[in-house]
Amino acid sequence: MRLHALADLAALIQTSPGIDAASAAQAAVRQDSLTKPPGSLGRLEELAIFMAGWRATPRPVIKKAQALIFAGNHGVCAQGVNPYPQDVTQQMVLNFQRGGAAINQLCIASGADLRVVPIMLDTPTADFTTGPAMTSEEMLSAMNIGASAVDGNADVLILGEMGIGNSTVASALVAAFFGGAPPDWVGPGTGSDAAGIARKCAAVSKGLALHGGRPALETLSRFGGREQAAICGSILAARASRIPVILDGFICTAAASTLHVAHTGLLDHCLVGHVSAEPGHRRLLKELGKRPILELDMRLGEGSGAALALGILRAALHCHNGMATFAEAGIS
Ligand SMILES: Cc1cc2ncn([C@H]3O[C@H](COP(=O)(O)O)[C@@H](O)[C@H]3O)c2cc1C
Ligand SMILES: O=C(O)c1cccnc1
Repeated sequence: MRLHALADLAALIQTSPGIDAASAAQAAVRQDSLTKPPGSLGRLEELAIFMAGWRATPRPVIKKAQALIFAGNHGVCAQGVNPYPQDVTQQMVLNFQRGGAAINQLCIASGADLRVVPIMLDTPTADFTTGPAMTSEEMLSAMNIGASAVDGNADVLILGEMGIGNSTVASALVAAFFGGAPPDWVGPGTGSDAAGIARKCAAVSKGLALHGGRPALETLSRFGGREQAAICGSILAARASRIPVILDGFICTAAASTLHVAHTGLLDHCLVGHVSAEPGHRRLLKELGKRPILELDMRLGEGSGAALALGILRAALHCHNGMATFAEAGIS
């Protein structure tokens, strides 16, 4: 899948596959035939039926789980919006590559193949408080990097991000999409204090004055960043191959919300792995009508909550495929 211009997206939206209702219906019938009171596995049952619909098979399996972390740097860091220096983005990319980060261990625990995709870390996007963060060409190129990173043989895709300052970008994006005042969407991120949060709110206000009121993808290009655009590209590529996606926390979900605003239903193949402790995430999930799988008070990013939720999804499919039916077990 390659996007040559923003207009390609309209065509892509028209051709993007939907849920396979017959497979989902067969999976639902199977759930009710398994040796348990109907509905007693709660959301595990929903997850199995969801996977059946998107994989277009009544007995879906996860042979291959791919985790992608996209990394980018942000010009808005010049506004003092983050407590850590921007070099930490590159340093964490090295840490991911060496296996030393939380996401490395969580991917081992849940059985996901992790790949980190740094995007032009030496060239941060422009500061959105003074002008557009990216041109639409830059955004398309980042979206295509995201799309081409998706392994078409994966059964599920876990998404994460790394980019010092990107919680401010995420807050600006969702304030532009869903309205409300900056404090409704701005939180501590990695650990900003009250003065830091005030600087984040001021940056978001300036950004909204400059870039508010535009269509979804233009809004994304104006606020940034490259990792957010890559997340959108990978979600679209996954959809084209019927690969369900697990989104992570506030920053990942904020990036993805661009697609929801562009076209309702474009995130129908996406689950949300957890609700982050970053306060804007709960509000954002309400806007998207999404219920998180986990709530563990995490606020890391990197795809950490999504990787953990993969374990739940695997468990749901083990029950779906491995349990005996009442007929098989001879239970009346
Ligand atoms: C060591 C370290 C590891 C991280 N892993 C994810 N993030 C998270 O924090 C950043 C967003 O927060 P803010 O907007 O406050 O900079 C992102 O890079 C996100 O993935 C990290 C941040 C740090 C410092
Ligand atoms: O929820 C997130 O995505 C998040 C929260 C704080 C810092 N980094 C990421």
